[in-house]
Amino acid sequence: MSDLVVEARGLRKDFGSHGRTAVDGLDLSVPRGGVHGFLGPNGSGKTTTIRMLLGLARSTGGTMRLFGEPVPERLPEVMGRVGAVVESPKFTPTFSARANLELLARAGGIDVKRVGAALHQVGLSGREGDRYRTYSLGMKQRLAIAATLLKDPELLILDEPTNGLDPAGIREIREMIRALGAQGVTVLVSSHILAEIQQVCDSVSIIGRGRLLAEGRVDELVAGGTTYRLVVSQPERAAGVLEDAGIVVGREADHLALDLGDREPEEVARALAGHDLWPRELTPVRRDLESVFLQLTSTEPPVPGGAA
Ligand SMILES: Nc1ncnc2c1ncn2[C@@H]1O[C@H](COP(=O)(O)OP(=O)(O)OP(=O)(O)O)[C@@H](O)[C@H]1O
Repeated sequence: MSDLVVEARGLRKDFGSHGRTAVDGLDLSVPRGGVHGFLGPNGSGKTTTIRMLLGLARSTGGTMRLFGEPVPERLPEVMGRVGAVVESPKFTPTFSARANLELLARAGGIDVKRVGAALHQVGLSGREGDRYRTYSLGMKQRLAIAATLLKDPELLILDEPTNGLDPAGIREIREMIRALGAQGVTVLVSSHILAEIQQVCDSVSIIGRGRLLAEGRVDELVAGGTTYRLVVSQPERAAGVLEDAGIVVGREADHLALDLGDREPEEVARALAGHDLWPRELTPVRRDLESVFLQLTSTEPPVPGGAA
């Protein structure tokens, strides 16, 4: 059996007959267990992909599988194992969080005993008696997630769960996602903000303009990519000297970005000193997911219709 819980191959979505292409031959592999980030700039096709996986939009090409089963064909069989927050569910403002969830549980034929566990999973146990309307945005978002946890899903899909939240709310959601991953739920979480998500993801798929740009474990994607930041008084002359020495040089507004490959930083200092150029600053810059993402998407022209 495949250990991929979500799989897409050559997935496409063209909107309308003159087709704006939102998803353009996307391949996606989400392994079982842990937290998987689905990352890409605004308008790159994340929501459309998630909607197709959940049967909320129809694909115009390619194949998708959930738990190894082809979807949408076998969606009725697998949907019970999937929880998703794509749009906020409607809660009754004057009811407590617990009362709202009990109502949903009863409507869904779920044992109300699950309510306490779901509230605990999202860290709302202490506030379960408070009326929904008194909840902060972050608490409302966590309650929406609790609602989908009622059925104890193996896979939880969250579309931009930190949208509109303040830093405290973002931290709460992040901690909750980490805890859910640790409890054995596979979490697929989309975001256009890398820094928010990198810390909690075990693996990621990075997309741009509806296509997969990179996929894999976060530690592998950011590995081996230390660059050096060089500040020197004659940057253009220094860049020429270093390029002659075989070093890859990127020209930034206020510094040079050096990719040393196998070389030691001493070689930079030696090469520059040989031309009477003296570095004012030479510091290692650790590669993070943000820089991988920016590098991969910097060549992407803006997506028509994509939000800024
Ligand atoms: N119903 C629709 N009709 C026409 N175009 C659409 C429709 N829904 C989405 N699009 C377009 O498809 C592209 C991908 O949108 P999508 O919402 O999937 O991106 P996203 O990566 O989720 O973006 P965001 O981070 O802003 O949520 C965008 O150009 C968008 O304008």
